[in-house]
Amino acid sequence: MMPRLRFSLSPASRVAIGLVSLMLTLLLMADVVTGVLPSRLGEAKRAREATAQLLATRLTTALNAGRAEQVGTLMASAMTPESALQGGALFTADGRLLAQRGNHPKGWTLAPAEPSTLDNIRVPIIADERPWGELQLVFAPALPLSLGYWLRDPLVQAIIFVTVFAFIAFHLYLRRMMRYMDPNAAVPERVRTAFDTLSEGVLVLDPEGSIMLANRAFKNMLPPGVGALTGLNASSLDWLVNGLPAKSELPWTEAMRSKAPQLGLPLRVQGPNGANLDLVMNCSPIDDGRGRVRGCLATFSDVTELHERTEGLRVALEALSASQREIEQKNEELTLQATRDPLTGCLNRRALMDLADKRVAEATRDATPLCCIMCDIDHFKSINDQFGHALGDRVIQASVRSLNSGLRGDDLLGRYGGEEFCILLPRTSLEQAFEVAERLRHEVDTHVGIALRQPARPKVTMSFGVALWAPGMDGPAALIDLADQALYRSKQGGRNRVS
Ligand SMILES: Nc1nc2c(ncn2[C@@H]2O[C@H](COP(=O)(O)OP(=O)(O)OP(=O)(O)O)[C@@H](O)[C@H]2O)c(=O)[nH]1
Repeated sequence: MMPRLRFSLSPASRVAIGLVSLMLTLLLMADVVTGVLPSRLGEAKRAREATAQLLATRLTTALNAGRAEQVGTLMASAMTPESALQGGALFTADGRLLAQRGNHPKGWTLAPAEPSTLDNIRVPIIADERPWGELQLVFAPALPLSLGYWLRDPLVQAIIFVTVFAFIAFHLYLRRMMRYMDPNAAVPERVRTAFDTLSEGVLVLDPEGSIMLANRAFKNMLPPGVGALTGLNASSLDWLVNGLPAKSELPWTEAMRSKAPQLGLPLRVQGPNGANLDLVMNCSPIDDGRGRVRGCLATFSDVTELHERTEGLRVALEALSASQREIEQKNEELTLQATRDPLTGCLNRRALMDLADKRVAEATRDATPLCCIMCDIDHFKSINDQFGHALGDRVIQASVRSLNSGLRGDDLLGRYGGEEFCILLPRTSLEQAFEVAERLRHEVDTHVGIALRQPARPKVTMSFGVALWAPGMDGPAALIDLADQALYRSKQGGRNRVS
């Protein structure tokens, strides 16, 4: 189905047409009264009256001179194309026809005593100062016969000129004035009322960005002191422009240029009570249904409360995750306290025994070798006695550092007793375990004493005992016991050695 085209005049056009009509009426009335306007008919009338007067004068002269026979000749000589005279007749006062020329019989249409027209002109003839008769002249029809004739008429041309240019001038002027003076002309009252019921702020802009309508909700968002909005260009509304994110093109201009809506634009502005308002702005171009953009509809949703709630939620979440981190940290500390020896940081005896159970189970399951090294600081009592308990503690700490430096990541080191330590080496053969123990012994012997940085440096050594897990043993305690026996042999053998 073909779309129905509806032609409707804008309010500015309708008022402009009315004003032009009024102006033309006044102009024509002025012309009737004063004859100011140039007119072909007026010119023709004046020319014909002049021709008639001239001919009447000549005829009167001839009659006064007694040359009545010249009347016909004079009449014929006046019938030229320029004069448009086509015929004539001269009657005496008693109605006697003295002479007749041209198409007078056909062209003369006036009744006796009827006043002259443009085509039929009667002139009284005065001879010897007495009414002598009447000259009747017939002219070519003066009324227009074609459109071209009309259009060439200066009066018609003047009317067309005035009509066209006055309409354009009035239309432009009215369009501008109506924006300032009569917003209702552009936006009907029922539309404004409907927009006022919305909780969202609404601006209707014309193609130049001037505000044609601002609904109540929008006005309620403004701080005090913002004047009248209708007719104001939205780009001159600092409150709005300053709140927009910095961008080269204004969103409503972009929406109208690209014919695409600009949605979800965040806007932070000052509200009516001075507090900040968080708004979300949407700009949609208004289409006339034929692809032409006639303006823009801008809406403003107040999301301040939503933002405040989101912010509150964010702060609460942050506090929650902070306290969660704190709890985790405390848990870690507790785990550490529960599993670690506070002096050295290595596993305490209980944690060591728990993990030893696992290692033994793994070794049994995977049939991999597992070794245990028991080690003990030599003559530690005399170090304590000689250098004091505090230095004794530092000797223990330095010894653990040395032991740790020679172990792999999955090896376990635990404090078994006062200055006695237990090492578990998963996937390690007895031969490899001896190598490890020897390396550790050497490390302690060469570094721990130096690391103490004491003027009277104590000689610190350790004795080591190595044992291999064998299936059938009675758990990790049996393995440790075996390693302890080997340690005892090292002590018996002179200390600072591996057995
Ligand atoms: N400073 C300090 N001393 C400790 C700690 N734990 C145990 N001791 C002391 O370490 C000493 C161990 O001495 P003993 O068991 O006689 O052994 P030793 O003197 O090292 O002799 P051997 O092991 O036979 O070489 C004791 O005097 C304990 O008081 C501790 O954490 N710090």
